[in-house]
Amino acid sequence: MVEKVWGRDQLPASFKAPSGERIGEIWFEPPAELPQLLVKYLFTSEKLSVQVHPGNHNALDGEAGKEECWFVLHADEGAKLAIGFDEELTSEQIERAARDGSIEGLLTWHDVKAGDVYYLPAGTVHAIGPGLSLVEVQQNSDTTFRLYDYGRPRELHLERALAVADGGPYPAEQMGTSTERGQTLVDGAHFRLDRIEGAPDDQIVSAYRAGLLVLPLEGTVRSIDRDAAACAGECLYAASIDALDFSEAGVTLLTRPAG
Ligand SMILES: O=P(O)(O)OC[C@H]1O[C@](O)(CO)[C@@H](O)[C@@H]1O
Repeated sequence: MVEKVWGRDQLPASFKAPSGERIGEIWFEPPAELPQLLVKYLFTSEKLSVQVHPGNHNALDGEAGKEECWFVLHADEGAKLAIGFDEELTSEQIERAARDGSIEGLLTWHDVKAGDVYYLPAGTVHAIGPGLSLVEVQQNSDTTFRLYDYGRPRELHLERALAVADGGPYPAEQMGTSTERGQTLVDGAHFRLDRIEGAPDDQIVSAYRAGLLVLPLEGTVRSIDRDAAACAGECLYAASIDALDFSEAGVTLLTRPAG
C-alpha cells in the first residue's frame, strides 16, 4: 500500500487500510515469471499531479517506458479524468501553462463512470481527478514526470516532461466502455486486458495459454495446482488459464503481456 497526498483514509470494504494513513495506491508487485506488468488499485480524494510518462523509445538510461490503462471501478458523481489537451499546444505553450498553473484548464476533463476504460499511450499528458477507484494496468515502470502539482510541495520534472509530452488532444478511439468493447478492453502493444463474467469462453482460454494475472472484482478464482485463491481486492498469478478454477467466479479482470 502506498501513501499519497491524494489518497484516501477510507478504502472500499475489500481493502484494509492501516488507520491514520492516506492510501492512494495498492501495488501488486510483478511475479518473477511476469516482470513486464504492474497492476495497481488507485483510490483518489484529490487530483493527482498533471503528469506524463515516456515510452520505451524516448526513455533515457535508468528510466523505463510506461504505457498504462485505467478501468474505472467506481466514480463519485461528477468525477473526472484529464487526458490530453482541448487544442494542439506547442512545447513552449505547455511549459508556460505548467509554470503558471493554467495547464489544468487546458486539459480535456472527461466525465467518467464505472466500467469506462482508457488507454494512455506514452506521452499523453494526464491527471486523475478525485472521487475515483480504478484498476491501473501498466508497463512495469515507475517513471512519472510531473508538470504541475497545484502548489503541493512535491518535486516537478518539467524538462523531462516537456521532452516526452504530446501537445495534442486525446484520440477518442483510446477510450471506451466495457459494454462497447465486450470482453477485450485493451489489446495493445504492451499488454492485453479482458473483463469476463463467470468462466472464460474458448476465445479467452486460447488468448491466455501463458502467464497471466487475475483480478477478481466479484467472486473467487482458485488456482487448481497450487494452494491459492483470490477474491476482490487481490491478484493471482497463474502460469496458464488452464491452471485456474472459475467455478466460484463472478466478474474477473485478466491481463497478460502482449504477444
Ligand atoms: O505523481 P502523483 O500525483 O503521485 O501520481 C503518480 C501516479 O500516477 C500514475 O502515473 C497514474 O496516472 C500512477 O501510476 C502513479 O503512481
